[in-house]
Amino acid sequence: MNRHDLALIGFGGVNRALAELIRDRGDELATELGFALRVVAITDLRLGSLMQEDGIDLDAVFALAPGATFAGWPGGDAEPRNVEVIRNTTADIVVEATFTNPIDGEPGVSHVRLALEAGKSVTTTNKGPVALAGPQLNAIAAANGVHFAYEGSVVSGTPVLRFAASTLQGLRVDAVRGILNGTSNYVLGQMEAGMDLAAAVAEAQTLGYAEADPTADIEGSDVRLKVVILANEVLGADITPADVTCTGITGITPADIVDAAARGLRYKLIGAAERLADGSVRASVEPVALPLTHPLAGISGPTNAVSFETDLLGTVTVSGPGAGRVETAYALLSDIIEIDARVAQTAAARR
Ligand SMILES: NC(=O)C1=CN([C@@H]2O[C@H](COP(=O)(O)OP(=O)(O)OC[C@H]3O[C@@H](n4cnc5c(N)ncnc54)[C@H](O)[C@@H]3O)[C@@H](O)[C@H]2O)C=CC1
Ligand SMILES: N[C@@H](CC=O)C(=O)O
Repeated sequence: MNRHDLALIGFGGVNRALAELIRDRGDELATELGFALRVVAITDLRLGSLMQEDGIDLDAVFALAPGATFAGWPGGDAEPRNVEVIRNTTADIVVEATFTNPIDGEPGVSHVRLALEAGKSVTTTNKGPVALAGPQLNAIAAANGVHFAYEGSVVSGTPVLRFAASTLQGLRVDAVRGILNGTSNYVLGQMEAGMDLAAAVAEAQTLGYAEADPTADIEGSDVRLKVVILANEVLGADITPADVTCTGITGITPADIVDAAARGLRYKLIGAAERLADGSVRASVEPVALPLTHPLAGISGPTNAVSFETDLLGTVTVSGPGAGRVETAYALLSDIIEIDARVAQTAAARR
């Protein structure tokens, strides 16, 4: 059976959930998908690095004591030797899930670029490389005959990018708007139920929804990156985060929420990008008090929703989990499935 060997760069909530999925459901997935998955390298700031080309014993990794590293393991090191691992691993797919850096995307951008240049396909949930260097990285992938996939960079495992690219073909999409951050949506809901902002953010962290630095969630920079990705991928724009006006939810007080509710309104953090008559794209992130009858007003918890405004169908909305470890690990799996299909197509075309 065909097999993909994976190098996991960053071993936090999302990549751990992917490793658990492979350990617990690998055989079932192999039967269903027609290919097996094996982890042959792991790096992490806290654990160091591990390369074992015959496959890593994931049970042993999960049994590591808190604070322990891969030092002393065959192929192991206490340092996260990302560059060395990405260049030298026998993996054919590199799975990048380190912290999102909203300023310059590093070190994620370098991780992705090095992997693609080394002839390995990449899947990532890290928004930095996609929003800040997506076109360049796609060009490097094409030049090296490999694939760069990033479904989980927008709305976690809910297939928004692939939906727009494949299912909306033939339609002109004039605008994309929606709830694009699970943490802030969860926090707004908890605040409406009476919890204060800090306690609600702490819950979102525990539940695996929040960024390592949750100010990215509540001050809007996470949504800003997702708006850039959607505008560039779906509207064919060429914008950067500097082109997106951005206001988060930290200015919304419990009193504002109560007042809005009394007027039949509910605050939602809305990310939007729309094509204007002159062809330019206007993009924003801002809290909006929506009427309770608005379709996005009922989207609660870490659920997200994206509405595509199209010429022939009007508004088409996709809704589903926008954050969560397992949900985002599924995005990586869906990318791996896509990469496998594209590799198979290329091989078939060569025959
Ligand atoms: N958790 C979620 O719901 C979602 C997360 N994402 C994105 O996926 C990525 C991973 O998310 P989580 O696993 O939740 O984050 P996390 O904070 O749980 O894990 C990130 C891991 O990367 C490691 N790391 C950071 N910088 C590193 C470096 N330079 N070298 C080696 N390891 C490094 C950290 O030690 C940590 O273990 C982030 O970029 C996040 O924005 C995207 C969609 C949803
Ligand atoms: N922190 C993000 C995770 C997904 O991108 C969120 O809460 O939406």
